[in-house]
Amino acid sequence: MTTYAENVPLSPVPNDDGIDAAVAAARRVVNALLHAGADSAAPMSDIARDLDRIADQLEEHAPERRERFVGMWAGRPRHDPVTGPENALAPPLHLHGLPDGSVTGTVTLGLPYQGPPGCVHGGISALLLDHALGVANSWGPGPDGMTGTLSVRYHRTTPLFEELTIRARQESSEGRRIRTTGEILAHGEVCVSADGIFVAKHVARPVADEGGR
Ligand SMILES: CCCCCCCC/C=C\CCCCCCCC(=O)SCCNC(=O)CCNC(=O)[C@H](O)C(C)(C)COP(=O)(O)OP(=O)(O)OC[C@H]1O[C@@H](n2cnc3c(N)ncnc32)[C@H](O)[C@@H]1OP(=O)(O)O
Repeated sequence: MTTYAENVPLSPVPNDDGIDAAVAAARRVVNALLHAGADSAAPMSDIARDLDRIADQLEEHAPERRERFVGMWAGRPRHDPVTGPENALAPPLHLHGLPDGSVTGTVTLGLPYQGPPGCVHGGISALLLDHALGVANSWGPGPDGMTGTLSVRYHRTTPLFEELTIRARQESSEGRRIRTTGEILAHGEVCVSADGIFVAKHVARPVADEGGR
């Protein structure tokens, strides 16, 4: 039987410098723009010019997209849209593996993830759960794979600006079908639950001579 250490970090740990620091700053900009809003007295035209200048600089130094696909998948991925420290769209969620084979993590979501007033957008909850279930499959003792079907139930609204707990675990696997469940909680109450069927199949990692297709 596999034995697991206590509380193993499963999400890539952000660095204080380099791209991770730039991405953290970009997340701050996205938040600040939304907080400022259309009626803000901030000089939006100047800000747009400054941001475009920054994007020009980044694009100037970016390799071919195909090269990036290869690079992204060369080691442990750090670019996913849920936990990735290199992805400004990632909230980010920090997941840990528990000795029982399940995973858990916390995240606090702000205005960019709003659906109903003051509440998390349902598609964002589904995104967080899809990823957490996928990580639970790779952490637990069974096989892992790609999402085949994800059923999401919204029990109550999920609050913005409050710490959310996300949990997930592999329930069973039979042949290539894997069943995995999880939930998002606020204040100890389940807001959203997910029940997924994953299929044990993987897309090959891109390699240089295939051009990252
Ligand atoms: C995934 C990334 C890996 C990265 C690894 C890095 C490190 C790991 C670290 C961290 C984990 C990361 C976590 C990521 C999480 C994110 C997950 C996603 O977003 S995945 C993208 C969205 N999903 C797709 O794009 C699938 C698209 N669909 C397909 O490719 C196929 O339809 C597929 C593979 C789902 C099934 O196709 P077939 O041809 O291989 O399978 P057939 O032979 O038809 O069926 C096999 C069994 O599966 C069932 N099945 C097939 N499709 C199903 C479905 N859609 N729903 C439910 N069951 C299905 C069938 O009934 C059959 O079951 P019977 O063996 O008869 O019991």
